[in-house]
Amino acid sequence: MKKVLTIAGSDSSGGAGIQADLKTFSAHGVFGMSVITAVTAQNTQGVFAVQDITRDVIAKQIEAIFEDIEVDGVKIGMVSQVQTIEVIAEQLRHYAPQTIVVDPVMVSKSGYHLLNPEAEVTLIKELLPLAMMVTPNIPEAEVMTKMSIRTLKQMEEAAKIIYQMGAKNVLLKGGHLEDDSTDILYDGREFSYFSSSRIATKNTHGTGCTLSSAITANMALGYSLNEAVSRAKEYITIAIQHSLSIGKGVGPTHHFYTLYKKAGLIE
Ligand SMILES: Nc1ncnc2c1ncn2[C@@H]1O[C@H](COP(=O)(O)OP(=O)(O)OP(=O)(O)O)[C@@H](O)[C@H]1O
Ligand SMILES: Cc1ncc(COP(=O)(O)O)c(N)n1
Repeated sequence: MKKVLTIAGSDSSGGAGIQADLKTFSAHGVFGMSVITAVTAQNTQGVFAVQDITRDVIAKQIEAIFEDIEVDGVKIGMVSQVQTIEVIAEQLRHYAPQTIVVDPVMVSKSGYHLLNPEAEVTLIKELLPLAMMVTPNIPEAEVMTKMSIRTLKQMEEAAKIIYQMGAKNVLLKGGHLEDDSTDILYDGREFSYFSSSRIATKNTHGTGCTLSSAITANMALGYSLNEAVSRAKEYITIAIQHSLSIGKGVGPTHHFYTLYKKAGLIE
């Protein structure tokens, strides 16, 4: 069985972060492991408190995994603080796993700064050069490139700028645009496009976490980069189509719809 690691924050409501990542890994038939960078108190309505995990405990979690287990893929999500990023980068340079997908999580859907704005530069400088792929959404790409992104053309321009920052591939997600949800992949030479119709739902908590975890799982399973993104896009689209009205705010997506359906657990 392939073994895949998420380095991210915990979401108490289970829709995003570590919890979304582990559900996604399970749905892909890979063994999920986690390094927790921060514990958030959050639900579908907001983030109410964050406790960052110390540098030392983050280093020890990474060490405990890599000293014992072969890791087939790593996904990085919420990294919170400068010192968190530095210790992750240090450890990953040491253990040098082949597949690292960086989701540069900055602000939650509810508007909370999950990344200290002072750490934005550190994230770019330390993590992007380690990344096989970086998966910004439009607001994150705007912060990284300091440009305004409203069209596909501007997405392409931004992807080229982010590529220059050191990631081997850039997947710029179009979930925040108004029309179809088109994500664009740039590998330094050409663009590939992954489109789905916009699904009319408010329940999109953790969509970015889920997509980057699905890409990591598919890469660990041996799919080519394009195939990994294409399969992940299909997975997130089904998860959003069958998203769950849990809580009073932005609900989570459904990670196991296809599996439950096949098993006859749902109609
Ligand atoms: N309403 C929607 N209908 C269809 N696809 C969507 C919708 N919203 C998001 N997506 C898709 O979900 C994936 C995640 O994109 P999105 O831009 O929402 O990421 P994100 O903002 O980083 O997510 P989050 O911060 O919630 O984890 C992309 O493939 C995007 O195209
Ligand atoms: C721990 C953690 N990681 C990531 C997100 C981003 O997800 P969203 O943008 O849907 O709030 C989150 N809310 N919490």
